[in-house]
Formats: sequence, C-alpha cells, structure tokens
Amino acid sequence: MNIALLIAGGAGTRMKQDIPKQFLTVNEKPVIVYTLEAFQKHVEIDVIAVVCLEGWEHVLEAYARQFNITKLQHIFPGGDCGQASIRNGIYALEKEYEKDDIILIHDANRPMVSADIILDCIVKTKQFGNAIPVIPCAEAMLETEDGMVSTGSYPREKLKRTQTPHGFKLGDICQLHREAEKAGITNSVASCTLMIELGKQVHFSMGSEKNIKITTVDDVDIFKALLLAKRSEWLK
Ligand SMILES: C[C@](O)(CO)[C@H](O)COP(=O)(O)O
Repeated sequence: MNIALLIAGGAGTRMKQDIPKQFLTVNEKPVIVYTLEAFQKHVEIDVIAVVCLEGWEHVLEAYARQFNITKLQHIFPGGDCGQASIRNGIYALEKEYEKDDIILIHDANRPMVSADIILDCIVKTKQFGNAIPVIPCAEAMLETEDGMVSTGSYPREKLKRTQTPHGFKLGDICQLHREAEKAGITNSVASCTLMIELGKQVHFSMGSEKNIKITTVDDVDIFKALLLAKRSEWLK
C-alpha cells in the first residue's frame, strides 16, 4: 500500500495573503487541488490523506467532491509547526495501516510534482528504506550571520536542494518522530533534516526545478508560467 500524506497545515504567513497559499486559486483551481490531482491520477498511489489547517477542512472536503478526488480518505488536524503536523498525520495513519506500507509526505503547496518524481520516490523508498527528491545547487552559496553581509562561502557541489515527496516506511517514520520527542527536537524544518539531526542517512531520488514550492507571490507567477508551458505541450 502506498499512501500520500499532504501537509496543508501552514497558515502561509510568508505569502502575506489572507488565504493560505495551499488554498490560493491559480487559473481557476486551488493550488491544493493540482497537488491532490497529481496523486489521484498516479497508478501507484492507493490512498491520500491530508493534514489540514484548522477551519479549512470543509473547504477541502468540498474541493475533493468537486474535483473527484476519490482517493482522499483521511483529513487530520494540523499542528503548530511542520514537524507537529507531520507527527499528527503519521501517528493517525499508524492506527489504520501496516508498518511496511510506504508513505509519501508531500507539501500541499508543491502542485507541479510529476508522475516520474512520485514513482522514483516509491522505487527508491522500497530499495533503500527512504527517499528524498533533490536537485543540484546552480548558484554560488554564501553564508551569513545577519542576512546583510557574507561570513563565508560553501562549495555548491557538496549541497543538494531538497523537495518533496519524502518517502518512508510508515513504521520507520513513526519511530523517528518518537525518537525526536525523546530527544526534545520539536521544530525540525523537514523529515529529512530530522533524520540527519538524529544521526541517520537519507537517500536521494529524482527531483526537478519544476517541482516548485509555492511560498512567495513570485512563486505564483512561476507556477502560472509552468502551467502554460504544460498546456502548450498537451496541445502539440
Ligand atoms: C519539506 C521541504 O519542502 C523540503 O524542501 C521544505 O523543508 C518545507 O519547508 P516549509 O517551511 O514547510 O515550507
């Protein structure tokens, strides 16, 4: 069984909009619906669950009905940070599914995730026990203490930019979060950073520059351009 867990618990403060970024409508469709559709259409995905921002559950249910997202079977409450939201989702799923089931934890605001990225993540998770899609760093990477001036640089060949979905066995990711609770780690940026903070290794799967995370208003423009490019490809 392969389960997609979409994380839609964030209020989207970096976007400076009243509507959380995952519920913003772009070209007449909410961002989260594009993301749901990517997993709905994927033959390898059996079930979709969403960790949802409080107060938006009914909106999500209505969208699922309107856009025929039949694989959406669970909606769980969000937490006060990403780590807490993921923990809520996986602990709830643990009660219903097997330890060896594969879970793909995905940002609800990454609507351009492709079928190939999802498939490669599943294949690598089966092979290595976990998989994190990555892309190279194309720019020079500088360090700073205050965000104003540089304090050093970092070799970009040694860096990878991480994306989602993050693939795990359900039992392993629950175990990781229990270890984090014991160690007092409460606000790791992502499951991959939590793995590393707890001394474990993550394996890489295929990412893409097109698998964007909609965080700022600029990202919405990039998303619109990518949608247009996809549409022109279909029309060819
Ligand atoms: C998980 C993630 O997408 C990996 O790049 C990223 O860390 C999520 O960050 P956010 O702060 O929850 O948007």
